[in-house]
Amino acid sequence: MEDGRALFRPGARVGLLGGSFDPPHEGHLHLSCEALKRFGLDGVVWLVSPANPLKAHAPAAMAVRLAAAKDLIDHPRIAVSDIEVELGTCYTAETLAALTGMFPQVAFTWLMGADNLVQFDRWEDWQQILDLVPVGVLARPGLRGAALRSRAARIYAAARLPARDSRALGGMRPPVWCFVNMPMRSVSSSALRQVTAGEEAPDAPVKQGET
Ligand SMILES: Nc1ncnc2c1ncn2[C@@H]1O[C@H](COP(=O)(O)OP(=O)(O)OP(=O)(O)O)[C@@H](O)[C@H]1O
Ligand SMILES: O=C(O)c1ccc[n+]([C@@H]2O[C@H](COP(=O)([O-])O)[C@@H](O)[C@H]2O)c1
Repeated sequence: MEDGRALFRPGARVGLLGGSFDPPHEGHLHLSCEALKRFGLDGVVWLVSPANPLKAHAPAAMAVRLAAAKDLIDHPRIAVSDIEVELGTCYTAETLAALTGMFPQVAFTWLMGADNLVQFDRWEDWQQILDLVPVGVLARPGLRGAALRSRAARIYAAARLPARDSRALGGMRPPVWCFVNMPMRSVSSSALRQVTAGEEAPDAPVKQGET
């Protein structure tokens, strides 16, 4: 695995997968491998976010999430970065404005699962994101219909690239977005957190008479 910034080479097509990664899991890897193939990308960088502005709970410490992501990734074209900490940004529009300014020769694509397209119109300056970089959306179990009916999808219907042309996405001028189906993976960070919390919960006290 490379350091995220090493993939920001002039002329490279780089997908950015923002997320809490609390914890990172096989679904993130699967999405990244599919995005490399389906959107014609040279690399994918996971942007581990300090905090999702729409999530109430605070995530685990950045160092813990970064280390877990590095442990999980075993792919030469997928890397992880904490650059949002350095930039002092938590809104994606701000992060992308900064990155496109700092690395004008890199062709960035914003990547996300279909769950994020459903609520994309609640993100800060979301239209700016679509105007700055191509957006690649990968179907997450059960969310295809809701994503394609979402407000953002309807408003930007004319900018939708058909899935059959998806490999061109990483080199296109925004606004353009593409929705592709991928084989299902139902894993999620919240489900994994529940399992861990269950394992860590103290055993229920044994009542007298029980064995
Ligand atoms: N199993 C999965 N299949 C496809 N995309 C996924 C999957 N899990 C996460 N993603 C996508 O990866 C990105 C980062 O996700 P995130 O770090 O929030 O993980 P999560 O599993 O969605 O977390 P949580 O369950 O806490 O919401 C998001 O764009 C999300 O849509
Ligand atoms: O910019 C926003 O308003 C915004 C609102 C919700 C989520 N995001 C970003 O979307 C990415 C996915 O977030 P999450 O927590 O669902 O993994 C992550 O990079 C967040 O910073 C961004």
